[in-house]
Amino acid sequence: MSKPDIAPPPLRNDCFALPAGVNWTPVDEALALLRDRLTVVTGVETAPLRQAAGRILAGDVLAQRSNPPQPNTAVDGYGFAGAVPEGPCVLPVLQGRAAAGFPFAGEVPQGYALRVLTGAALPKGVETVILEEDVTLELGHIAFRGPLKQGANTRKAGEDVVEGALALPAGRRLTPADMALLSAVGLAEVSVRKALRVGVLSTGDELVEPGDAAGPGQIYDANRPMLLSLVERIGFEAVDLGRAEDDRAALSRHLDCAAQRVDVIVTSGGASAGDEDHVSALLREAGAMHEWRIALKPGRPLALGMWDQTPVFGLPGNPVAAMVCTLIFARPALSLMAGEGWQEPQGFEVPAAFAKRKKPGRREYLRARIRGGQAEAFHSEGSGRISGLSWADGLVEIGDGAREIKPGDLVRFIPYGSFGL
Ligand SMILES: Nc1nc2c(c(=O)[nH]1)N[C@H]1C(S)=C(S)[C@@H](COP(=O)(O)OP(=O)(O)OC[C@H]3O[C@@H](n4cnc5c(N)ncnc54)[C@H](O)[C@@H]3O)O[C@H]1N2
Ligand code: MOO
Repeated sequence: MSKPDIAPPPLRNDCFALPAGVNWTPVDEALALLRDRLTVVTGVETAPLRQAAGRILAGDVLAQRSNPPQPNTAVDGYGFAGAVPEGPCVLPVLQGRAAAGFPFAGEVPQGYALRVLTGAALPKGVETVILEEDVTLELGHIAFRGPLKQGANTRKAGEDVVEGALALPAGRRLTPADMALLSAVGLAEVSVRKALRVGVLSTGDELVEPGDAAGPGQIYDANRPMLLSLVERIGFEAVDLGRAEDDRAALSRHLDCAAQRVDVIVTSGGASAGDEDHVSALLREAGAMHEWRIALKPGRPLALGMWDQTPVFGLPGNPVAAMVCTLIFARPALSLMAGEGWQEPQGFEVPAAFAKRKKPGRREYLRARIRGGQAEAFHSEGSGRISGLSWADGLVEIGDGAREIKPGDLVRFIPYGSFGL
């Protein structure tokens, strides 16, 4: 049988090459647009301190009280007035003592010392404390050697935080350390943002639930468990929206229902422009679609749109791309909507343990980990190689321009922890 004489297109040996004629949005431009368009959507409630850890402050918190509230001693020892010049010093010791929670009621006269214990409020007349290890106590007197500056071994009132000063700013996600700070400055409850509800939906006829029998051509839904866990770890309320098959009407019903339940919808799969890519098609139909071809590897198709006033992040189906897009795009956007402000991950310059040549025009993220102070890159850049996500401790970010990386060259490593994981 004779074959028709058809000319094939030119060979493209790099499947990630940017097709000509497509308007590729640079990562920073896409991020700037998101940052510009999104606003805080969460309400406010009051939470007792114990329930406030990990929540986002809705307003600035001012110190109700100074820390420390009064001048006190930093050590166990003996307190007295003024400084001590170089040389020996002998002081008579008064009856009584000052301990934390049990202030000394009287006044310490000039030239006398009083027994003081760490944390005790400085009694009237005490400005300076000598450590008990540095004195000899005999016959109702202490003897020690100067010099000692006035105020030595004491803590000033408000030296940490002054009453009325800003203790923590609005948008702060409360850490364990913040629990100590807020308690110390007198807060028993704080005004926090209600949790941002993030719905996670998988799309694709090929997907089955982990635990179910998988027939030929079927694969287990790996994205949904990953994304639900990611959303929780980043600090939001994850809502499992299940799976939708590759059917426009069914997907549309799923999105309708989701829009009633959650603040943001995150889908995976069907983001690209193929015959079965219904997420992007539906969002386009709804007339509120920014179908972004992002100059990013992995993760270039990202469908962003509104469904019934609810923002939808249509992540690419490949799990590596889905995770990278969540960390790079969804995380700062969700943080902003939750009231936490736009969150930039902290990267660190470390020497590369690998070599790589990169063409200009797109940003790349490699699964990477730190070993022996160097960044190792996963052996494959395949976007379906899920094992590399587990192998890695973070991502190496390689900028939009051309780059030739040789072992020892500095690269930007962003630990998973910098994304809040
Ligand atoms: N002709 C072209 N084909 C593709 C291009 C392209 O530019 N031209 N881009 C590729 C890239 S890059 C990606 S990423 C994907 C994105 O496509 P979709 O978002 O439409 O995703 P799907 O086609 O639905 O799925 C892609 C891949 O991921 C698997 N998948 C989907 N969901 C899950 C899940 N929940 N758990 C595990 N794996 C999942 C799915 O089976 C596919 O193998 O398009 C490329 N194609
Ligand atoms: O970049 Mo796709 O977005 O690799 O998997």
